[in-house]
Amino acid sequence: MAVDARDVALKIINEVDTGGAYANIALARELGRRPLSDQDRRFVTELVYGTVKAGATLDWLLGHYCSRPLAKIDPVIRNILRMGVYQIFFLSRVPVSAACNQAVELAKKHGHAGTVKFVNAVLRSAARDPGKAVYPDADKEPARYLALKYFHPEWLVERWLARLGFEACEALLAADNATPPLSLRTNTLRISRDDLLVRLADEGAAGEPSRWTPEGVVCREYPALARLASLQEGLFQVQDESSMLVAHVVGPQPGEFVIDACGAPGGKSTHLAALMGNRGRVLSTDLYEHKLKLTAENAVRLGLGIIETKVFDATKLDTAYASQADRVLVDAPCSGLGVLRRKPDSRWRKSASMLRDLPVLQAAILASAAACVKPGGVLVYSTCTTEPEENEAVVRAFLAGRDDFALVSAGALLPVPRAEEMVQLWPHVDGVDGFFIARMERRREPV
Ligand SMILES: C[S@@+](CC[C@H](N)C(=O)[O-])C[C@H]1O[C@@H](n2cnc3c(N)ncnc32)[C@H](O)[C@@H]1O
Repeated sequence: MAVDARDVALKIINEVDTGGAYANIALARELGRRPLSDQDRRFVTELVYGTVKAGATLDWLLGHYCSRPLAKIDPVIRNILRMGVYQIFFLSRVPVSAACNQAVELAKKHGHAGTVKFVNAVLRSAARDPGKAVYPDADKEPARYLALKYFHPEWLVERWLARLGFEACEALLAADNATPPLSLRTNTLRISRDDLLVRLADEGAAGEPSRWTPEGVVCREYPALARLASLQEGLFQVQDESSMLVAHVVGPQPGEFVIDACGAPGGKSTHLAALMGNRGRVLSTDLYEHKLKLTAENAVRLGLGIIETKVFDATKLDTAYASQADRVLVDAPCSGLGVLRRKPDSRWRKSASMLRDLPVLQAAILASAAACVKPGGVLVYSTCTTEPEENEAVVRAFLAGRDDFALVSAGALLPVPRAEEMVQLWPHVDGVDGFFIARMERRREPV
């Protein structure tokens, strides 16, 4: 493996570590710029995602071999060490000697004689004696053990451990670390799912029908998305299976006026429009113009003319649309704790304070969105988190304050019905992104 692939990986890891870059975005940009072989692209991806995801565990491992505090080491050198230790401990197909040698080469390029010696000494000592780093006892320190073993922040593991117990918590953490399949939603206005599967196979993507939704396709082997002409032709939208369930629970009908209050980048707005047969009106609002541009682009690519995008603060939606919509969807801004498997760095950006702050915003958006629902209309609240403070608690608090809305079963409206009134999906149980969906209906008559 040429040093160049590791150098690209190092550049991205550095940007994530010191510049606050998102790993997936920086990776896509850097891979787009360079003529790397497919093998090198896969290696860079594995190295970046693995090193970023294993963050705190790598620092803990390094602490056993390096006497200097990591915070005092030059960031580039620190990240060379992290990449090296990731390969030594977690990439068994890379020979440890290669991991050490290439790290030393990187240190020569980015450091000086002293740092070269330092990197060499730390990594060779880790390679010689990997058993020196002993994980905490799972019985005595379960949260610390799971956090280090499965690369998650300890505060989050403590929370899930208390709620789910050891076994389920461990299964959830493992599911967060597994690579999710690519999941696509057929644009049923242009092609049937069966025909899309044939078309994808012709393009080198091995897909199978989703067991969750009638328009879903799951691909485990596929080329780079940019190489799929079927994407450019608007034959599908990339969307997780659990996210596809939301529009089914909204259940929009042709000719209706539907508001998607937090709509960008348009995964659900475009699904709603497709379910309406591209007849009626979907107003997709969001706080950010640049995100709404993506909604508009998706709508054009998929051939959906009924979607209108508008910058709007959803906490004030009722100032313009009171009692006007047949259905309103609130796919609320949330902690995203159900979708950690999608973005390797995201787990390190979360904090317990989000679970105190976000429900306040979620409640304000839900209240304003509710006021836009016509009597007899539908209000759906969804998130991509698993946390009750952002889910059931927001819905219950909303309903407690008013008797003009009633909770109805979201589970009964899923393509494959479930018993729960409010649906909570989990990566380790359901094999899809963690998602929450609740449906309420506004009574026709004041009570
Ligand atoms: C979970 S994402 C929505 C995803 C989208 N429904 C989809 O399926 O593609 C939440 C969105 O809420 C937006 N948002 C955050 N605060 C908002 C507010 N006060 N008003 C409107 N949108 C807001 C964010 O910009 C983000 O795009």
